[in-house]
Formats: sequence, C-alpha cells, structure tokens
Amino acid sequence: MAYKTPAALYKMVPVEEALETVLSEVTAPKDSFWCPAGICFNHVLDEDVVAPLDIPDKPVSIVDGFAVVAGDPAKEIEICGESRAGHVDEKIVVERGKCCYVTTGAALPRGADAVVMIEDTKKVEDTKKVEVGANVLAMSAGENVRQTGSDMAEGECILRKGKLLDGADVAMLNSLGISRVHVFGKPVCAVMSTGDEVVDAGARERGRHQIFDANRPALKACAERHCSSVVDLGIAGDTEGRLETLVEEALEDKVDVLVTSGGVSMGDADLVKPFLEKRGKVHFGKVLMKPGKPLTFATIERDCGQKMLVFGLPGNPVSSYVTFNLVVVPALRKLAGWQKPLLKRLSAITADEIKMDPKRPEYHRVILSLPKAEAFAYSDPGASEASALALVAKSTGFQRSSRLLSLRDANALVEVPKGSGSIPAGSRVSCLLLPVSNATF
Ligand SMILES: Nc1nc2c(c(=O)[nH]1)N[C@H]1C(S)=C(S)[C@@H](COP(=O)(O)OP(=O)(O)OC[C@H]3O[C@@H](n4cnc5c(N)ncnc54)[C@H](O)[C@@H]3O)O[C@H]1N2
Ligand code: MOO
Repeated sequence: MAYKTPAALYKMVPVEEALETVLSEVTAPKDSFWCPAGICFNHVLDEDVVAPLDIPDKPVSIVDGFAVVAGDPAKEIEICGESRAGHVDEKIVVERGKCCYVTTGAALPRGADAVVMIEDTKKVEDTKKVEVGANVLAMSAGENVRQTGSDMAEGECILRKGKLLDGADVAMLNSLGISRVHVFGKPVCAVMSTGDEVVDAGARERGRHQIFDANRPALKACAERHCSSVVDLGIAGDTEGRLETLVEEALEDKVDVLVTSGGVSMGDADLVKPFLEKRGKVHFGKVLMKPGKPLTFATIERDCGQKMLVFGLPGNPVSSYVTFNLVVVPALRKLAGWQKPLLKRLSAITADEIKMDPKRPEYHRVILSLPKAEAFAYSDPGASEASALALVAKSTGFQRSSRLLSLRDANALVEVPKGSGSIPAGSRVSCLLLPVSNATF
C-alpha cells in the first residue's frame, strides 16, 4: 500500500511566535454598538466613561440618627423635622439647639454638618427633644456624612476603553444613571470535528471502532464565554469534500473564527493542513509545545477582503482544549476588544515533582489553591517564602494528551521548560490561568 506523505513540512515555531502571528492577524475588534447598561455585562467598552454627576449629588447621612451642628454644647436638642431617604423637607434649617431626624442615605438638612447616631441619643419623654449628652459637643463637622462627589466625582473617568465589564461596572454605570454604553461586538465562532471514527454522544449507533466526540462540545462551551454566537458545523469525517462544504458554510455564515479538531498530524487521512494550504494561507503548522505540536493556523480571505481565522487544533482531547485556551482564546478576546488578551500569568509553588520533556516545553495541568487559606490570613512583608501565603500548584497527575482526567478541576497550566530531569516539589514556577469557572484559589 502506498502511503501519501504530507504536502508540506512545517517548522516548529515557539508558542510566543505563534501567538504573535495570530494576534497580528486580528487587526481590530469586530465592530461596536450601543448596549443598554443593564445588560452590558461581559462586553468590552469601546469608550472612556466619565461620571455625568456627583455621587452622592448632595451631602447625605451615613447613619440613622439626628442631623446636628457639630460642637453644639446643648445636652438636650429639639427635633425640628425629619429628612428621610426619598422624602426631604427642603424648608428645614438646623441650628445650634436643634436637630433633624435623618435616615441612612437621606439628604442633610440646611445648617446641619454632622449626624449623631440614634443609639447615642435618648428621647426625652413627652417632648420633641432628644438627650445627646456630650456626644454632639465632641463631634467634628462631616462626621457620619457622605460629602458631594465623595464616592464618584462628576467629570471623573470611571471606566476606560478596553475594559471587560463585570458586575461592579454594571452597578457603577447604573448608579450614575447611564442607560447605555458603547461596546465592542463579539466574534462569531464555528466549531467542527473531523475523523471518521468520531460520533456524537447522542448518536443512536456507534460502530465498533468509533469514539464519542469530546472536542466539539467542549470547544463550543469554551468559545461561548467570549463569543456572541457559536455555530456548530458538526463532524466532517475524513473526506476533503465534506471538509470543504463545512468551511464554505462557515465563510457564508460570516464566521470570524473557525475551529476544527483532529486531522492536522502526519497521517494520510489528516486532511486539514493540505486543504487549508489550497484554500487560504497557512501561517504555521507546528508549534513547539506539549500538548499541541500539530496546531495549525491559517486565514482564508473572503471576496470582500475580510479574513476568517482558522485554527486546526489537534484531535487529542487535552491537546485541543489546551491549544484552544492558549492560542484561540487570545484571538477571540482581541476580536472582542480586550486590551490584554493573553492568559494571566501567576507564580506558584509546586506541590509535586514535575517531569520535564526533553524536546518540548510542556503545559502541565494543575489545580492552584492557597493552602491553609483561613479567612483573614495575613503574612507580613518580611515572612520567609515558606511561611508566606503562596499559591500552590497541585498536578492533576498523568499528563498524556488523551487523558481528559488531567484537565479535571485544572485552573492553570504550569509552563514547564523543556529539559532533562524534573522540577522538584516546592519550586517556584510560572503558571497561566485558565479561563474556567472553578478558579478556586
Ligand atoms: N508520525 C507522527 N504522528 C503523530 C505526530 C507526529 O508528530 N508524527 N503527532 C502526534 C501528536 S503530538 C498529536 S497531538 C496527534 C494529533 O493528531 P491529529 O490532530 O491528526 O488528530 P487525529 O489523528 O484525528 O486524532 C488524534 C486522537 O484524538 C482522537 N480524537 C480526534 N477527534 C476527537 C474528538 N472530536 N473527540 C475525541 N477524540 C478525538 C482520535 O481518535 C485519536 O485518538 O497526532 C500524533 N501523531
Ligand atoms: O502534542 Mo500532542 O498534542 O502531544 O499529544
């Protein structure tokens, strides 16, 4: 039997170079639009946001109590009115010898400059007076008062362009009465699997030599975090015709990023690279990393000049997951307008010995956590490394690229340099944070 050799042999590029190449193909975020501030969560701002008003917009009480003139020597003070949050009597004027009942968040009446807490006073029975003892005499102006603009000042830039909006940002925007913000649109990502052996988990029948598709559902789930929509192209099998049909579908569907898994290695049924070589431009076809060596990146230009990015991920489930997070996620983030699209790097102490690969740098899956993470734990600046609070990286065990259990609970990848021997337990290493929901450290 005559075996076909691959059409092109690719040089193995370092991961940093691969990332640079990918990010240089994403020249600008997709587009931008006005988004209601109530639902802008998880979008990236396409404008600086300046506070249009002061918060609070007038001095308000921080406590429930009586608005007074600080330093008033009177031991008993007459209540001359009340100011409640949402209901303020503008006519009230407080002067020495007088006070006004106020609730938390209510405007300070004219003349008052401090608030004595209700528990530091006593109502004088059958009168409109409260006993304050020496409490008010000891007060300074501004006590228990939130001054105008002290939380956010009119004209202050509160959010910068390029910021991923989280729940706290939604609260800020809405508290300022901002009803809409200009945000970047998110990319559309399409996902397909290749391989005649691959069938869906829901398939009625599975041939004796078929396996269930682990990659497509996982990649779809990971892509959803960064995309406006994820298109499921299904399973291409091992025929070029089917691969071509699905790629053309993605091009027609205005997909920004196409992700395939499988079929990028050296076998004669590995059709993805040869197809991309014919249909577009392959920027790299091998990366110096473990797992993920055959990772392939190409662009296909549409008639309008707009390019679709294509990532040919390796078929091994761990390889596709790791390369997706390491290389595809930064591209999706940059398309979505993130200013810093790369995975966040942290340092941690290894809990176990980690074997090095002599040929390739390895992304070793770990669970980062803070050991003995008691509430309010604190270590002073002079603490030795052993007693300081440091993140610990616990290996997920055997790291073979088919072993999905090596991803279970993993929230980071230790960047293990290539080399002989191993990194001993207790070593300080760099880790890349995976964008997962179980960031439990
Ligand atoms: N002669 C060489 N062979 C291989 C090399 C090499 O350098 N020279 N590299 C190896 C490395 S590293 C990897 S990684 C794999 C990647 O191969 P492919 O991308 O071509 O993937 P496949 O051959 O299609 O599949 C590999 C493996 O993964 C299983 N698979 C594929 N798709 C799925 C899916 N959707 N869900 C679950 N499992 C899937 C497939 O059945 C295979 O077992 O190549 C090495 N070979
Ligand atoms: O690089 Mo492959 O992804 O080792 O298994």
